[in-house]
Parts: sequence; C-alpha cells; structure tokens
Amino acid sequence: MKKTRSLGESFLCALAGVVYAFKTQRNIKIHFFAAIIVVLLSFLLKLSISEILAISLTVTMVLVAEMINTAIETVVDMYTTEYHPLAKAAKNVAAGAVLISAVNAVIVGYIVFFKKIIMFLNM
Ligand SMILES: Nc1ncnc2c1ncn2[C@@H]1O[C@H](COP(=O)(O)OP(=O)(O)OP(=O)(O)O)[C@@H](O)[C@H]1O
Repeated sequence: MKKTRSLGESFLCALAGVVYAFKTQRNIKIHFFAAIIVVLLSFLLKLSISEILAISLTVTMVLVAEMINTAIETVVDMYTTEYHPLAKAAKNVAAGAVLISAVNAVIVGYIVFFKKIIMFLNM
C-alpha cells in the first residue's frame, strides 16, 4: 500500500468517504435533505448570525456523527459478520452518538425555529 499521499490525493480520499457514506446510508440521505430544508428555512425566516451558527454547528454534528457511525459499522463488519457482544457494543455506542446529536438537533431546531414559524404563519 502506498504510504505518502499528496494533499490533493488525501482530499479526494476524504471526498470519496463522503460520497460512499451518502450512497450507502439511508439515514445520511435523510439528514442531508433535512439539512437542505433547514438552510432554506434559515434564509426564509431571516435568522440572526448567532442562530445560523447554532444551526450550522448542529447540522454538521449530525452529519459527522452519522459518518463516524458508518465508519465504525464498516470496520466491525470487516472484522466479523458473526454475532459478537463487542461488535454489538461498538455499533450501539456509535448509534448512540447519532441519537444524541439528533436529540440536540431537535432541541436547537425547536428553540430557533418554533416561534419564528408560528409568527411567519400568522403574518
Ligand atoms: N456482529 C454483530 N454482533 C452483535 N450484534 C450486532 C452485530 N452487527 C450488528 N449488531 C446489532 O444490530 C444493530 C444494527 O446493526 P447494523 O449493522 O444492521 O446497523 P444499521 O441497522 O445499519 O444501523 P444504522 O441504522 O445506524 O446504519 C447494532 O446496533 C447491534 O446492536
């Protein structure tokens, strides 16, 4: 295996990882489209800079958690497809990270959007 890579090659590998996760993981597709809707809503509801920062960090955290979850699932499946309690623990912990990021997204989304959407609908 080739050891040293140029910066460009490393970037392409990272990009390939994003594409792989997007192509193979239904949840990432759902989160990605949810992120697009959130970005469009942010423009429509004229969020402040600090609100946009909170939303941006939240969306990024969910997508990153999903990708780390995918990486862990992939390594576990490469190691064994047999039942193993440690494989189960690794996958459950990774899924737990996604769950925590998703709960945070719901809380942040509620705090930032709820009042604004109600006001927008009552206009
Ligand atoms: N090799 C294994 N040994 C023991 N339990 C496993 C194993 N593989 C999966 N599991 C259990 O099944 C659950 C689902 O695993 P799976 O690999 O199907 O993930 P998934 O359904 O693709 O998850 P996600 O929806 O997060 O992508 C795991 O969280 C774990 O509890």
